[in-house]
Amino acid sequence: MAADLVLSLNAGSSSLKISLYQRDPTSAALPVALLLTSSITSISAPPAKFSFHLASDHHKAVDVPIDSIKDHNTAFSHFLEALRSQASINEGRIVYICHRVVHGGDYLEPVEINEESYEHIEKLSDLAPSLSVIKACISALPSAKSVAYFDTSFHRSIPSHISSYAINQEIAKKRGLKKYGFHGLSFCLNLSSSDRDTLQPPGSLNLILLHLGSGASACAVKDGKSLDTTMGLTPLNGLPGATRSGAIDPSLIFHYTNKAGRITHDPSMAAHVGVTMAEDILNRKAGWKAITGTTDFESRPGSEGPEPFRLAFDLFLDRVLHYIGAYHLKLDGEIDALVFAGGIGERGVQFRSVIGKKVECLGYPPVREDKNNTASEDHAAVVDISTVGQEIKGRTKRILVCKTDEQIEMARECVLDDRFWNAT
Ligand SMILES: Nc1ncnc2c1ncn2[C@@H]1O[C@H](COP(=O)(O)OP(=O)(O)O)[C@@H](O)[C@H]1O
Ligand SMILES: CC(=O)OP(=O)(O)O
Ligand SMILES: [Mg+2]
Repeated sequence: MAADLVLSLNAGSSSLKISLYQRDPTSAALPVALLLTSSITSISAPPAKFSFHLASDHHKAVDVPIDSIKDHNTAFSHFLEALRSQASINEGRIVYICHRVVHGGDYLEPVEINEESYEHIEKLSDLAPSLSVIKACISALPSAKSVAYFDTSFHRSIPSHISSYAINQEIAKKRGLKKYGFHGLSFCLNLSSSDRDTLQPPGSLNLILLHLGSGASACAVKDGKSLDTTMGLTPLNGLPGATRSGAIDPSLIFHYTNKAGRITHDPSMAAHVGVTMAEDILNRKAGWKAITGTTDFESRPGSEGPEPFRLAFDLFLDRVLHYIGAYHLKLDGEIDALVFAGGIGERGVQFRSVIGKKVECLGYPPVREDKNNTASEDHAAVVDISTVGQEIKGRTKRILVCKTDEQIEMARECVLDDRFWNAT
C-alpha cells in the first residue's frame, strides 16, 4: 500500500476547511493532486454548513446545514464520518497531516508535532481553534505524522522598526512582545497567484493584500516580502472581524468593564487557557457579532441597508481604507495590485465595488462591474476585476480577486519538504 496521501486542515475563526491530496513527485509545478475537499463554515453562526466533495465528481459542492456541529471538534468528527462512508480511501495511506496553526511565535519553519512542539504551540495559541483539531486528528489517525504550518512565518521579513512596539525594549525582548502578523499561508498563496497575473518577477512584486474573512488582515508586500501587516502580537489588532474588535484605544477595555483583568471562567474555554476577560471580550464578543447580532457578513444588506448593518459595513470599509492608504504610502505608491481574498474579499461584490471607487484617486483603474459580479463563480485562482490601467514607473496597478486556499499551500510545502519525504 502506498503511503502517499497528505491531509490538510485549516481551522479558521468560523470554519474548518479540509483537503486530501495525493503526492505527485513527477509534477514540479503542482506536486499534489486533489482527491477531495470538505468545508464546515458558519461554525459561529449556527447551523454550521457542511460540504464533502470528491474531486472526481463534476457536480458543484453542496452545503448542508448540520445542527449537531457546534465547534471545530464536532466539525472534524463529522468530516471523519463522511470520509469513512463516502470515500473509499484507506486511511493508512495518509502519511502527513498538515495543520494551519495561527501563532508560531519564533518558529520560522513548519514543525513536526511531538510532545515538545505541541506544548510550545499550546502556550502560544490560547485563543486558536486548531489545537482541539490537532488532538482529535492524532487520536483518530495515529499512524500519520502531524506537521504545524504557521501563519506567522510569512512575516519574518518585517523590519524591526515596524514590528516593534514603543514600549520598554528589555521587557519586549524578554517576553516576545512584537508584531508577529497572521494569515501568512493565505498571503503566500496570494503572492504566487498574483505573480502569475502581473508581469513582474515575484521578487519585485509590490502588493496590498486584503484577507477579509471572519478574521481579517491586510499586508503590504514589498519586493515579494511582507513589509507590514495589520495584525500584531495576536490576531486582535488591525481590522475588525466577525467577533473581533480590531484596533481600539487600549484603554477602552478598562472603561468597558472593571473585570477586564480577571481570568475568565467561561465554560466554553478549555481549563488550561490563560486569557484575560479583556482578551475574551475583544476577540470573541466584539466585531460584527456585537454590532449586528450575526457573524455572517453575507446576510448584511451593505451600505444602503438599515442600522446596525449599515454601521458594520461602513465601519469595516473605513478601517480597510485606512490601511490601504497607509500601505500605499509605505510602498511609495509603487504597487502592482490590490488583492482581495478571504470569504468577504472573494464574495463581497458590493464591498469590492465601493473600495474600487475610493482607490481610483490613488491611480487604480476603475473596477469592471461585470467581472466584479462574477469573480466568485470564476474557477480561476485569480481574477483581474479592473480595467486596463496606465503604466507608471514600470508598474500597472490592478485589482485582483484571489481564491485563498491555505490547504493547498501547506500540502505543496509538505510534499516539497525534503525533511519529510527522505525519511519515509
Ligand atoms: N457572498 C458573501 N458576501 C459577503 N460576505 C460573505 C459572503 N459569503 C461569505 N461571506 C463571509 O465570509 C466570512 C467567512 O470568511 P472565511 O474566510 O471563510 O472565514 P474564516 O476566517 O473562518 O476562514 C463570513 O463573515 C461570511 O459571512
Ligand atoms: C488569524 C485568523 O483570524 O484566521 P481566520 O481568518 O482563518 O479565522
Ligand atoms: Mg480563514
